[in-house]
Amino acid sequence: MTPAQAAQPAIPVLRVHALRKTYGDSASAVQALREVDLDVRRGEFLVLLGASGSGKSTLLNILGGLDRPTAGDVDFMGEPLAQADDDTLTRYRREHVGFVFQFYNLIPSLTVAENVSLVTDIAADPMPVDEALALVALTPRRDHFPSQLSGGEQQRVAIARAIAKRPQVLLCDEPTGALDYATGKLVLEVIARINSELGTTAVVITHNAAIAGMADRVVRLSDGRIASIEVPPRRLTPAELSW
Ligand SMILES: Nc1ncnc2c1ncn2[C@@H]1O[C@H](COP(=O)(O)OP(=O)(O)OP(=O)(O)O)[C@@H](O)[C@H]1O
Repeated sequence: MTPAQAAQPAIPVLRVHALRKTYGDSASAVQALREVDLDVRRGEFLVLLGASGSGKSTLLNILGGLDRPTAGDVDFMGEPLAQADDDTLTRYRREHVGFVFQFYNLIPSLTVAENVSLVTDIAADPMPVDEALALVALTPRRDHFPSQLSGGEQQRVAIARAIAKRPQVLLCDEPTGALDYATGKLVLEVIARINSELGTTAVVITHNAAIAGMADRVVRLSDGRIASIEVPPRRLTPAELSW
């Protein structure tokens, strides 16, 4: 049993209730989320699985304050976000959320260290840039440019940038989607280490069901609804996963 499982019932860091998201209106409306209820517990590693179009990114974007629901509640540590104004959502994202996407979105003209300091310069209580780079094992590459790095190394820079502000939650949308098997595992190891060493709550979307073995809980979405929530018997390390 992992620390996050042992600590149950933990206080939710994020809570969504009766969440709905509809894109468009009238006949062409798409119901991306229909009545989703979910607590994300502090410190847990949550994996979101589901077929393409099942609503994973929509849910992650609402959890991260990148989008608002059509109906229902989203709370971060008790603070309501569903109807929050733009300034409140910007502050929420800036102070509390780290994002990692499939593509790394690094600034090509800045070095690795400079890409990370873009975030530490505006964060309230950031970790030193070199501490963030050490966490992703990229200290020797701090003065290199993104074009000089492999895809997996660039993704680790993106992770360093996401965690340097010490966010409560790390939201990852297909973080290994563009990477080969071995590189994907290295990136997962970094995310798992940040989750366990810093206690950062991690929510990871993946198409790869094998990654679910790393999770404290696995949430399956189907057609905009939660189809199941499973607790794996033992949380595996990325090295123990195979696919
Ligand atoms: N901006 C948008 N406008 C209209 N429909 C949208 C929009 N964004 C998403 N959708 C629709 O909402 C549904 C859920 O999309 P979402 O991206 O959340 O799914 P997903 O599970 O993340 O899929 P994938 O695994 O392919 O990324 C899909 O039917 C999608 O087409």
